Amino acid sequence: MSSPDFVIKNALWRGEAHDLCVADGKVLELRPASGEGYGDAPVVDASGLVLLPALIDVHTHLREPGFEWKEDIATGLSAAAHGGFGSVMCMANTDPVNDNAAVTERMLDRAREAFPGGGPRLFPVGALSVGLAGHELAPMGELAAAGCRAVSNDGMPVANSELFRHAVEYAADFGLTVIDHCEDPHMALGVGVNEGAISSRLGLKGQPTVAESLQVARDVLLAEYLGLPIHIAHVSCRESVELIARAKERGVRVTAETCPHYLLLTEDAVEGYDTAAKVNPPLRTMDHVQVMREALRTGVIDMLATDHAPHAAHEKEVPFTQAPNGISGLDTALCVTMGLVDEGVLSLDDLVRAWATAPAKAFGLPVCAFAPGDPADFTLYDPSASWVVSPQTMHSKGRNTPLLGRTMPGRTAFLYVNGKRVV
Ligand SMILES: NC(=O)N[C@@H](CC(=O)O)C(=O)O
Ligand SMILES: [Zn+2]
Repeated sequence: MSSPDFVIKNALWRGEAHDLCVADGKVLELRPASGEGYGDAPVVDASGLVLLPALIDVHTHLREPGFEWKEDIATGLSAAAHGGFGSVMCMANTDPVNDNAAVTERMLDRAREAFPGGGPRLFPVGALSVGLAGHELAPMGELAAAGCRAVSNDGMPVANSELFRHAVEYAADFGLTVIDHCEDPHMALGVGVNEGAISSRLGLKGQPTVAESLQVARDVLLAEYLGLPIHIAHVSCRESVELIARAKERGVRVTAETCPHYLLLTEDAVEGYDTAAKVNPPLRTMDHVQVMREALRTGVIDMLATDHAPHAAHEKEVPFTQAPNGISGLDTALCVTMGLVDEGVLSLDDLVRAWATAPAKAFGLPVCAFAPGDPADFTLYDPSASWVVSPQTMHSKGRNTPLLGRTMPGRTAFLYVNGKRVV
């Protein structure tokens, strides 16, 4: 073995103490801890810390340009880093919309400025349609050349199936995958509460699960007909899972994500008109939560994503119907999913697949599998450092989370990206 630049000693990998040797931003070797020295190489003592590949979030809203009072690229990437994320894909619903190379390049410049020594990797998602208006396809070749890895109309679901079909075909020409926010925009568009007992009792118009699953059905049928990939964003309900499961059995090139809040919370969270729990798609019932957990375990749902959707306090402190949709998720995502591992709902292998391996595979992103030559992108999670979610402990500008006041079971102690320490 050539000599390492530094060594992470005694980190827990699959429950056993391991040493990780890093050189030139890459993994040199991961091996069982032996107590041996490594010459002059600096050593970081990681005793008691859990070693994970740096997480990849394929769905965040960083709000810059245009909505910097909610979040900006520096604060969003800082929240990502402290949340254990080494790579982030940011959505196009900025102002101006990310539908051209100038906006994409500006996002990438801002990320470099925020972390001159190297920070989380940023992969912008281009708009699917010009201005997200759903009329005209965005210039996808230009977006791909500028650094976009996918295109999406997230936040503004595409009703026009003809346009959507052409988007999938056009995107494939440039190696871009379409990410679809599945929602029939004519059915209770984005009201942020599930249609059911709670919405009736609160007197709110509800968003039915079928508004989501109708579009999932369209998308899997289109992916099958065209033989091209489509990625389904933030799946929240049983009916969507069943459609995706059957499509995958037929070999359809469909991938899907769900978010920590759909594994953890139910529609009960909006009781008392709590706008912190107003999100699109809405929180569903326990039956759906159980289905989402099972679908993630079996791989029908390939991956997790935060759908980090920060908003300012004053924007959420309004009557429920007027509040914007979204939950701020980067600060808490790893902690709550590690909590699900502690509870036995997910295994650590499920977590690694859902937060790193599967997203990397779907979008062609760098990932660390701890094989020699892999990028040294890794997180060291401290399972003994519990903390309480509060505006003071969050790094995102958006404190809009129904988890405020909850105790998280552990925290990110270190994040390395490309062999450089970020946290
Ligand atoms: N997921 C959300 O609740 N909100 C998203 C947009 C969207 O997908 O609706 C946002 O940009 O705030
Ligand atoms: Zn969305």
